[in-house]
Amino acid sequence: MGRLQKILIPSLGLVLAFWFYSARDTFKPEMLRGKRVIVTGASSGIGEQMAYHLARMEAHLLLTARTEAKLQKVVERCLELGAASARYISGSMDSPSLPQQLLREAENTWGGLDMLILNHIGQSSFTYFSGDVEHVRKLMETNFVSYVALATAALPMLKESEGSIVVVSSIAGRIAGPFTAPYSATKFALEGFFSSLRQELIIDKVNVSITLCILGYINTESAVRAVSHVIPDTPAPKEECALEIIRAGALRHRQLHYPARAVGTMLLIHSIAPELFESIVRGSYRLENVRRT
Ligand SMILES: NC(=O)C1=CN([C@@H]2O[C@H](COP(=O)(O)OP(=O)(O)OC[C@H]3O[C@@H](n4cnc5c(N)ncnc54)[C@H](OP(=O)(O)O)[C@@H]3O)[C@@H](O)[C@H]2O)C=CC1
Ligand SMILES: CC(C)CCC[C@@H](C)[C@H]1CC[C@H]2[C@@H]3C(=O)C=C4C[C@@H](O)CC[C@]4(C)[C@H]3CC[C@]12C
Repeated sequence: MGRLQKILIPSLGLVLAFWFYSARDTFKPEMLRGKRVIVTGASSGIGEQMAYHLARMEAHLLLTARTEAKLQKVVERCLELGAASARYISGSMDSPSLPQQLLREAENTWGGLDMLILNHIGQSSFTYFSGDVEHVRKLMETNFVSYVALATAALPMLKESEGSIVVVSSIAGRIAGPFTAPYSATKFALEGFFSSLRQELIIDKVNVSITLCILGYINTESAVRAVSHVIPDTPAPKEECALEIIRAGALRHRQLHYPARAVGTMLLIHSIAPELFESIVRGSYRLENVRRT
């Protein structure tokens, strides 16, 4: 009996704990069935692909971006793919009224919200900082302040549903490389804000998860157009990236690294030898191809 207590019972505990945590980590597409989801920046790139995955999972969708013609097509495709419902509101996230308008639409049509996916970014070029302070101010508004405004407006409904906020960020929001100064600043800001907010929700025992997605280079049209003449790497697929973001959000993970190995390796090397890492990055760029504006 003594031996049983000393060895068997703790082993059983370990097996149970392993089972519990691995079960918690199992993603099933049905987790999204009938869920009410807002996706921003859904007219192209990763946001568009997230909309298609969510449609196949039979979620209710409210999509947003500036270009109405593109959103119309994405909504049509979502309905073909099996979305429980799909609608859009077009507008620019540098307008302070859009976040409220979107959340009002969710409240009026669904009476609640389960997941808010913050993904849009304003236009920024991959080049030397030109000194354009107004561009930095505007990009902060589009890439950062609007995320705060959307999360703020969504929180009452997310508290009610014990839902999730998913924030799409970048390795450039963890480690700054050259030619992305304004963009990097907006992504660093996101991590500061949402990591602090996550802890306040825990203190207040509010069961709303916040997932921060740290992405590497992804093969969206705009990213490839912006950097392929400077960065020789092969970008990761946007379709898989979109699915991983949804999966991490549904499993209420604190963080996603995608592609996992590349992002994990970069973060590790940078934490051990930052200057060496930065010089390797600079050395890998085709600097002669950087367009000066
Ligand atoms: N692709 C990559 O290599 C990487 C991407 N990421 C992150 O992934 C996310 C998606 O990127 P990606 O898919 O490449 O980007 P895209 O450029 O393909 O898509 C951006 C989306 O945002 C919308 N958008 C642009 N400006 C505004 C605005 N002012 N107001 C509202 N919506 C706007 C665009 O639509 P419209 O023009 O119609 O408004 C579009 O739907 C971003 O958060 C980005 O930082 C992170 C790391 C790497
Ligand atoms: C730690 C890093 C310095 C390592 C380099 C990794 C490089 C190759 C990766 C990591 C993050 C990537 C950028 C990104 O996040 C989003 C955008 C916005 C888009 O509109 C235009 C492209 C751009 C600038 C990406 C360019 C390529 C970047 C710098």
